[in-house]
Amino acid sequence: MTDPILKISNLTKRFGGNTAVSAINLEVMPRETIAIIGPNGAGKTTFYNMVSGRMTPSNGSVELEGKDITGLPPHKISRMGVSRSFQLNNIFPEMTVQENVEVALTALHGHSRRLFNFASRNRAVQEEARQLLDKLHILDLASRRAEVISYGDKRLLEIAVVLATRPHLVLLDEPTAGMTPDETRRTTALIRQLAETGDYTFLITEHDMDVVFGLADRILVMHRGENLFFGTPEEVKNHPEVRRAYLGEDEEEEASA
Ligand SMILES: Nc1ncnc2c1ncn2[C@@H]1O[C@H](COP(=O)(O)OP(=O)(O)OP(=O)(O)O)[C@@H](O)[C@H]1O
Repeated sequence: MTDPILKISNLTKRFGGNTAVSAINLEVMPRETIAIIGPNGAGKTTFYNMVSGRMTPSNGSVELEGKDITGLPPHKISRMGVSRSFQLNNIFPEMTVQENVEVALTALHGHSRRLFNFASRNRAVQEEARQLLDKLHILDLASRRAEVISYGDKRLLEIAVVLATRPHLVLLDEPTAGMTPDETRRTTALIRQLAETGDYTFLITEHDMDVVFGLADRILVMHRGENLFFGTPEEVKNHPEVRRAYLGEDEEEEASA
């Protein structure tokens, strides 16, 4: 049987008397897409912060491909294959679209012994940047400055930058937030394509339920820091407590339906 790429055990974060994440257990299999949903304050960001190393858990552990990464600093976790989007904070506005991806790739190729010659390393970086932009359907924007492209295209560029570090586990933070309906459809289709064709495992937080149900293999529903439910989209849709707590249905509405 395949081993999980990510194993979360009893993961807990307390801020003073407030438990933001409470004893979460989760096993994610390679190439799965997991959505994490929950109302504001449910603990999604804190959960991400502990997986990516920005916060040290109060309790519990995080294992990546069988290795304990609990409490390691973000740069070490990133080098081990975890990459996270930051709602445009990893984009340099004055650089071109292609340069943004090249910067991310250079860090990677800088350590490659195979490409000892500067010119060949440069060519390899440029070629790989163009392949990534093509994958995200924004190659036509390669020479534009990042600050002038549309918001939706910026978010796609952000995903290209995230993928440039060749991650095994990709954490996307509300990838379609603020997008037009058309950009949302395009982005959802692209992420689905990446999930189906690439060697990526995705964790996605998202408020748009169409996106969640269109992408996720399984969904973790968080409520007040706890795991309210973990299951397939179908199971989540049919779970009465989830419907009440998160999908906005109350018993009165159900009774009158
Ligand atoms: N650095 C912090 N110090 C103190 N409390 C915090 C800190 N970060 C988060 N919290 C608290 O932890 C709880 C969970 O917050 P978190 O941001 O993880 O929720 P979320 O599900 O990501 O919400 P949103 O959807 O609004 O981003 C909240 O009660 C929040 O106030």
